[in-house]
Amino acid sequence: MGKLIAILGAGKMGEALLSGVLRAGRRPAELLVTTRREERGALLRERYGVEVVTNAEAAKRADTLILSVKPQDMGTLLGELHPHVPAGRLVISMAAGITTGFIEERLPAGLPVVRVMSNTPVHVDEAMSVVSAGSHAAEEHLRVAEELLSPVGRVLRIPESLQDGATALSGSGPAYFYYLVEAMVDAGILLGMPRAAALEMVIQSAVGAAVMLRDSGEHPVLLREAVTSPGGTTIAAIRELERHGVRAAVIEAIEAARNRGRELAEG
Ligand SMILES: NC(=O)C1=CN([C@@H]2O[C@H](COP(=O)(O)OP(=O)(O)OC[C@H]3O[C@@H](n4cnc5c(N)ncnc54)[C@H](O)[C@@H]3O)[C@@H](O)[C@H]2O)C=CC1
Ligand SMILES: O=C(O)[C@@H]1CCC=N1
Repeated sequence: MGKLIAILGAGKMGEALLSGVLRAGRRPAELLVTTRREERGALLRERYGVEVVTNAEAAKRADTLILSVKPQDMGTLLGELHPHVPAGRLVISMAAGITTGFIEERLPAGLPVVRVMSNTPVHVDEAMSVVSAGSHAAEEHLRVAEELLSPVGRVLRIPESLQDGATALSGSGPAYFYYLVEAMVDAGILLGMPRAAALEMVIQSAVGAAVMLRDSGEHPVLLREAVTSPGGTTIAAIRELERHGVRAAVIEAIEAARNRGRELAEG
């Protein structure tokens, strides 16, 4: 029997990771989940065949505890876990803003903690995840986190000082692309396109651009220049984007997300 992994607070991200870990070949018997609502637990049991337990039982039994509650619920969860976690357990936190120090202070001394920021493309095995070690986490603990996350996408190690920035960039990143897609579809509507046709054109352009970005090895500036013909249509659009300060808005938006992440541990 492999090591037992518990996902505590299996909501959107917890379930996405659970299904990814099962797709990657782990058996339901190697997993425990906890939920706040009974109906949610019943649904996960039925959907994935995993055992649903209390936080206290998960803390006692699992080798690795994956904390996937909202940052605002983290203090309460850690309070519930504290009396039950034996020494030597690995704690992996998926929460935005919550530092490894915050977790270390609220659990028995010396537990290894790894902080992770992933994103919703976990659902399609295209996540971007970053991992950082807390003060008691060693190479072996980072490896456990990487082994869990690499089947569902890419994983990068970063210093914890960059975690709030990574949360702003790649944790929230998919939302910015969806936002741009919405805006482009609105433009299509303005130009008289049927909504479904506009959506198809925009989505396929996004997928094509994403695959070229990932697979061509070309810098984004060169890829954009290749689209931008002298005296042509693209430069007319780029001029408007620059006139409206879109680049500065993106930079400031992501800085605001980073700053909000820093506030989350304060409750
Ligand atoms: N949604 C996203 O795109 C991303 C979210 N995250 C992080 O992942 C974490 C979870 O976010 P979501 O899955 O979106 O939230 P969610 O609200 O869908 O899931 C959290 C779950 O935890 C449960 N819960 C709360 N307190 C509990 C307790 N004491 N015991 C057991 N269950 C409890 C809630 O009922 C809920 O089902 C957050 O910390 C967030 O910062 C990270 C990356 C991306
Ligand atoms: O919006 C949030 O707080 C979470 C963290 C990263 C993505 N979603």
